[in-house]
Amino acid sequence: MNSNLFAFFFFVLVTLALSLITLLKFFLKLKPWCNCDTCKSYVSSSWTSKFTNLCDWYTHLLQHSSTGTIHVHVLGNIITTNPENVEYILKTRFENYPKGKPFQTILGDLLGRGIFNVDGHQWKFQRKMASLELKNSSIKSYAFEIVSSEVKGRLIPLLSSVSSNKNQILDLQDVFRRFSFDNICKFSFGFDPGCLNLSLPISEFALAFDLASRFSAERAISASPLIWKFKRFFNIGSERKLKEAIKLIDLLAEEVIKHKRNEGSFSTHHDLLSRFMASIVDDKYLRDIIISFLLAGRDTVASGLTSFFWLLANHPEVKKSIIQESDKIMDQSQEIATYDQLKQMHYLQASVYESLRLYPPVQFDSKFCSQDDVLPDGTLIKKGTRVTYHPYAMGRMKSIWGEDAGEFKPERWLEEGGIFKPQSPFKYPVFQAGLRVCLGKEMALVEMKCVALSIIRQFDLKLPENSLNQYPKFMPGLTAAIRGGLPLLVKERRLF
Ligand code: HEM
Repeated sequence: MNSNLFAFFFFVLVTLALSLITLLKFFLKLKPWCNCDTCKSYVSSSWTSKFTNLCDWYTHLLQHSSTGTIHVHVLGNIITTNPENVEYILKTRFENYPKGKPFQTILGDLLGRGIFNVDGHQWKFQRKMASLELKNSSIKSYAFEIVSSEVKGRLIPLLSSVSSNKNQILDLQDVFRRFSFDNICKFSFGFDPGCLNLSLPISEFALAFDLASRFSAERAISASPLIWKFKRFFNIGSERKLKEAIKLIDLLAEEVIKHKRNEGSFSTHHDLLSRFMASIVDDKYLRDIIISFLLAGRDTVASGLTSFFWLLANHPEVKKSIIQESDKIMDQSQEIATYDQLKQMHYLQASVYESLRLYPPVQFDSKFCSQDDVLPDGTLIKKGTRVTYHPYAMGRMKSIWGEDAGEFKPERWLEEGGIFKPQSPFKYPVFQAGLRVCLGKEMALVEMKCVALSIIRQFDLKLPENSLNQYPKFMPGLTAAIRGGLPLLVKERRLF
């Protein structure tokens, strides 16, 4: 046998042996033979006969667990709603619960070495740089300027044009996704994709970004990582589409970075990319950092706004109180509140927090345990186990929020005199908590309040008859999105 052929067979044998060992390790860890009720129900999907969403079924199981923690053996996943456990994972033993390799591999092609997808030194470096930038008051006012000009120049005119047509229905989820994409691109790149123009097809870049996030999320829910790795190796199906979408994103990022380099004088530009360019010379690294921000800030805000308007459509009394509060602070003719005025609106803030409590954009978030450990509630965690905290279920726990946990009541966030009173972030990890708490929290809240208030003051949005009393059904993905969108009837308030 010639030596090349021998080398080839040797390579194939070693690859096969390694794949078999990986497969065996994978099955041993996941316990696919588990016969407990939860695992049987998961594998047979029988939970779908009683629950609309997987997160609702998990919530039910967690509510009935004495510790507020469950173990889904077939997934090798320990899920908790216990605030003490959450504090332990995200703060006390932070080093023992990194993002871990499995998710880094899943999101690696899209996010590379961006902040969202790294641990250790790379994370510390980006975290320090990004938090210095985001705390800067000039970037805060830059972010607010972008939001208010997009609201004034695009969002309000769009809703006005729709409301002038009788019985016109608008998918608000789609509008918010376009809106937040324009915003985060302007903020991160200083580039305006102009998505909030419904007469134009959504930009190629936004489409590529949508596809890349969707196919990356699909990797996370595939029965075994070997499936998507196989498809990636042979460049077929969803993996081929993912590769094409990422290629387009890379091309655009390259163009923007090149353009900025040619322009020079980064210090005079406010966008995040220009700020990072002043201290980073590696273009691939810059691309990764900025793409992480795009992912972090786009769908989350759109998701939060969509659920908020779904709740308001079902709770007109909350909408009325928001308008009453704003009338005391703003002029009658004022279209958009100022940054300082928004800060004075405690009821508005409470309503947004309450909406995020029941419908957190990031419904669950997982870490991987590095060394064997025991959680404060006594749960044993073996090295390599996936540990998930579940903000969606936490928002519905009577043990955390009391008997009325399932109700939409902004008042629970207000103390005497109507002043907003925050809760422990470990009870409410909607923005995560501890050392990796969301860096865009303040920005996101200001954006949500500004958009919501501008719409509420000028328009009345109603659910069409056929969607009344329908509970949202979520699509699988990294961020919560309602299947079928949020179709609402739009009318200008003065026309009512
Ligand atoms: C309602 C809106 C938002 C919600 C609910 C939210 C929630 C979260 C959550 C749960 C995480 C932790 C994710 C993980 O580690 O797996 C996170 C991280 C992060 N968020 Fe947000 N986010 C929002 C908006 C934003 C915005 C607008 C930006 C940017 C301008 C942003 C920037 C970031 C960054 C950079 C991280 C990574 C922090 C780190 O790993 O140290 N977020 N966010």
